[in-house]
Amino acid sequence: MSSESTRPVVERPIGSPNANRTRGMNERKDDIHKKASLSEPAGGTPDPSEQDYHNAVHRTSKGPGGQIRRRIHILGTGSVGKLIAHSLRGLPNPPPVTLLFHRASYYYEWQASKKDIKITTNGITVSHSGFGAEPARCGWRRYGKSLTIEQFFADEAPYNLHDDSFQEAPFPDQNLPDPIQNLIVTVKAASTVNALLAIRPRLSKNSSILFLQNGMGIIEKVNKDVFADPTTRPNYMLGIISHGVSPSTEGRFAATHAGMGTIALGLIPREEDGMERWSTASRYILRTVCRVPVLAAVPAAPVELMQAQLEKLAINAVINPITALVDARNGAILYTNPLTRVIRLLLAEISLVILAMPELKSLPNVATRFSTKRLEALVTAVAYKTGNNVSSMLGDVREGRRTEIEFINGYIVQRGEELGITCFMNYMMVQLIKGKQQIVDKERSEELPLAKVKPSQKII
Ligand SMILES: CC(C)(CO)[C@@H](O)C(=O)[O-]
Repeated sequence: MSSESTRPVVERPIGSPNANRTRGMNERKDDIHKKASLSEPAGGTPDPSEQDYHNAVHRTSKGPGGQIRRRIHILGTGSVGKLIAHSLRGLPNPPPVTLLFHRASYYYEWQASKKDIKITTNGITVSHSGFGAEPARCGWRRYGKSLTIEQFFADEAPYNLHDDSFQEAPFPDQNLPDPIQNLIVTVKAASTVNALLAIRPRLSKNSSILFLQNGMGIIEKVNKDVFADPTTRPNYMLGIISHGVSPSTEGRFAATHAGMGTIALGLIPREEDGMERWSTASRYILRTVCRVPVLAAVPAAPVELMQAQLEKLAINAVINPITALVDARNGAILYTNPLTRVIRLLLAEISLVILAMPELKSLPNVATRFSTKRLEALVTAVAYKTGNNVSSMLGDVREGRRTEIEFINGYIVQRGEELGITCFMNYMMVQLIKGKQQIVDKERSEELPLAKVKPSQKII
């Protein structure tokens, strides 16, 4: 650890105007907010090659993969999935959009609903319809254990209210043969492998998958567990999203777009040759998402994407576990001396790991961009902007769902291990969140079980 990371001297809590004076920056709060914009590298002017990059991805010629299919499939109907689906259908001449449900209960709820998605922005709710919907079941499970369909229905054990299988009934047709060319994945990091396994037969080298998720290390897991052969795997794209979207009280298929943000969007070069190849599907996804005004999506080169992803990781590694542990909204981490100490120690460790990453070594300006001070300014800006939001991790913990901690602070710990840096602070966060998750699980499993209900029976 550097001397900076072990220095526990904290004069002012982050977010307090005086904290800025302490650092000699002499800036107002909203100046920090503006300067710490996620889309701008610290202290740098845009690289002129960015323009060439932009021109390259907007070429009109067709890449490998042949004919363009306009339909976009969206895997995951959480808040981000709903925002993307809704905004795509709001376009003039919208592309056909299919929602892929990996939970039967949600699929049946959708079928029984008005089949529209509502997004509320500044108190105004807009509804869009015309979506396709398909089930994408991730296997049969009870108490987390994989079962065959026969085992699933042979078991006479009572259902637990909070066990996923209780809510699930068989899907009508699990063998939809239609290939998927354009896929946007918005499921949580921990569910990605299972969700993709459910539709793997429909994906090929001609498909493109845009990953729009929190956390890092997900694609490595997908490569290992879903598309092991690098020569036949689909093309991957990555989107770093800074929009604030949260669940809405208006129902399962509604969300609130509370914080306007951006999406940095680009390709992940193919592993077999490290080439950045724009397939027909990738080009189509990029152009379609970039034509949605509300998403404010901009193309980014892989090297810029990686840095934007690391910035987002640092923000999530602070706001998500702390808000989940203290059970408070994002704004609560500001103006609180003891939490400021935790934040600074966490960020010092994160900065140390990021700056040691070999993939960043040859890039200019990284020492400033990933300094503890700059990361702190980013965290402060996002905590201000999303002050009233319940972070996704707090939402997961409250609901007894698996969190993304392994892909956020866990990723820092793992990269630190590879680089010879022991990340005590991040390791502790991982363990505390897992501990909290287990306590919630235990409390829920101690609730009274319900009598078994046959899937065909209606639950009133
Ligand atoms: C940045 C963030 C913490 C804001 O709520 C969000 O990414 C989340 O909730 O995970």
